[in-house]
Amino acid sequence: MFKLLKRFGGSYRANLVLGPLCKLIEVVFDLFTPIIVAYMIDAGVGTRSVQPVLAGGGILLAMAAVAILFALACQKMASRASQGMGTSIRHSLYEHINALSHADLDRFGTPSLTTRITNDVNQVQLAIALGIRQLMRWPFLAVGSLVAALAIDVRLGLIFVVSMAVVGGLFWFVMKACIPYYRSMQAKLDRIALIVREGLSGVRVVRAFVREGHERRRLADAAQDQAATAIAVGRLSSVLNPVTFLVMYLAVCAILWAGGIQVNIGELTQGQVVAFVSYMTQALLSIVYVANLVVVFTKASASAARVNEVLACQPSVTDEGAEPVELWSSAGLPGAAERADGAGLPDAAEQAGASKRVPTLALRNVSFAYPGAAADAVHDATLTLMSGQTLGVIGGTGSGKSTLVSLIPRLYDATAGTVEVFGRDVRRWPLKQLRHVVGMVPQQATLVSGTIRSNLIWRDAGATDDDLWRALELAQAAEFVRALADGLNAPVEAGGKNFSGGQRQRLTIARALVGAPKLLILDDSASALDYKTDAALRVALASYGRDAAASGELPPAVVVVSQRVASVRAADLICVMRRGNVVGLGTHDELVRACAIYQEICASQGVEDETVSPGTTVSRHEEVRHG
Ligand SMILES: Nc1ncnc2c1ncn2[C@@H]1O[C@H](COP(=O)(O)OP(=O)(O)OP(=O)(O)O)[C@@H](O)[C@H]1O
Repeated sequence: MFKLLKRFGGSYRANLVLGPLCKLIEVVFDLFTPIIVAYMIDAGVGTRSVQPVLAGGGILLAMAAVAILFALACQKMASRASQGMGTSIRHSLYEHINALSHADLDRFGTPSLTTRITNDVNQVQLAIALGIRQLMRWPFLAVGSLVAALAIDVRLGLIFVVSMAVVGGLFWFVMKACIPYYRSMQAKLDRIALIVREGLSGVRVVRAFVREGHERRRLADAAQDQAATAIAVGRLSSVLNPVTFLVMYLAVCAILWAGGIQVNIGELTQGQVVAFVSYMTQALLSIVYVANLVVVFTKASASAARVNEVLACQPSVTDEGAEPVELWSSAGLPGAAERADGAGLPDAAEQAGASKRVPTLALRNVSFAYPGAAADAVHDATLTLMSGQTLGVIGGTGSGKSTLVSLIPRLYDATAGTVEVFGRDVRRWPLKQLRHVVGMVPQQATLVSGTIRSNLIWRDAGATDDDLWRALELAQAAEFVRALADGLNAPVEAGGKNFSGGQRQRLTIARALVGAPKLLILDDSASALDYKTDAALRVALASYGRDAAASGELPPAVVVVSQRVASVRAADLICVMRRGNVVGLGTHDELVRACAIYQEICASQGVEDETVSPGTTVSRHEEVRHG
């Protein structure tokens, strides 16, 4: 909590200091009230004189008016500081989460991050507001009341001290028992958030598989678990209020009894006894409020620790050591420094020619293991891809295809070997530039609420309508977008749920094409397309490359991840994966002759090929050809 205050409290220092001071002034008035009331009783009521009552009442009114002003000032400062700091923390968290790599995000998990940025920040915000408004008030009021009561009568003060000790001790024990429960409640909220998120985002699948009952039970179990903790806390703390009030009323009886005797013998006045009772009830109730503050601060400190954990997580994929790549403004290609021979590149034609000798993509003995995984998800992959070429990546589910391509734009960093784009290790590219040169369409088609245009311009905010339509044409999406009344300005609902799966995929492909990437990665992003549209997309991408080459630009290299042979068959190079290993590398014809796994895939999809005769046994399928 202090860490957050130190980091985000700078601009609210005045509010953090002056707010509690305003509250202290209010408390001073609270402490004077019983003395004034005692004066009104002793000097006014006791002598049947109106004057002291009117004077005392006037002072009380004036004090109340001033106290309200200070209370309002304190409230305003508390709101300003808590809301402002909450906003800054949330903003920083969001920025920081966006800078984290996929490996870092996997470690926390999306539901936990969502709870941290919402509920945890709310808890911190509440603690800041209550801290300003109440942290000084109740302890100061309790101590002030005790001192004032002892000043009235030390012997009666003993009853006060004993009752305070009983109530204080009870609260201490109960709070000590409750605090671990409060801490664990945050983790249980994470679990509820996870289940709700999974259930709601996958509601269609849940319904399709008639799993509503199962999902309901899962959520009910998690909610039950959280409720059980809350009930345990409630049970423990349920003794607090009755015992506090019991002790308080017993103490009031004792004071009235002992005080009455002292009034009779003239050692105390009636007003002093009334003031004493007021101080004692004020002090005992302060303990209740202090206990509430302890609960709020316990929850807030657990939440602050969770927020700090995210903020302290150093992104594992950073720009450190990266040097800006000189991009040719016309073609958007890496500069001369990236050439294999390091020579200068005097003109555009030569640039295009030279960069052809530098592979667009080169994987050199690349391996990657997910944190905590026993085996590599990708193991010792080596291949090269030149501009204008297409690489098909095929393999069974879970064979490592998505992992392999996610290493190119550095969603994850390879744990061994190097991934090079235009001859430079991706770790030496500034991330922004790398991800501009590499256009990736992830497996899951993600659109956000807005318009088609706002979704398409992610890679290039300055793209013209012509650019957008060109990308839509290539992605086979122009026809259905044109049919929409608002065209490019047609609304997209959250998650793109007003579009079909195939339409969403085509829009995400179009988005990757805007900004003319030099390396386009389609990670199983045509899986929801029918065969005809899938084929048309491949033809369009091929002609796009040819047009680029004809106009002197460097044509993009394309990586197509797919489980369909038809989608990769025409690729210049096909990489066959199995259990993270590259078990075949070559053209379709080469692989159907030399790679048994590829043959199996072809056979399972009914792909006939004249180069494979039925029953052919290929013994050298493990042999791979590195480009
Ligand atoms: N975020 C992750 N954390 C841990 N393990 C993962 C993660 N993502 C994938 N894996 C594991 O890595 C392996 C390769 O997964 P990957 O997604 O690359 O396969 P794939 O070939 O793309 O599969 P599919 O065709 O089904 O998409 C799998 O065993 C998978 O369980």
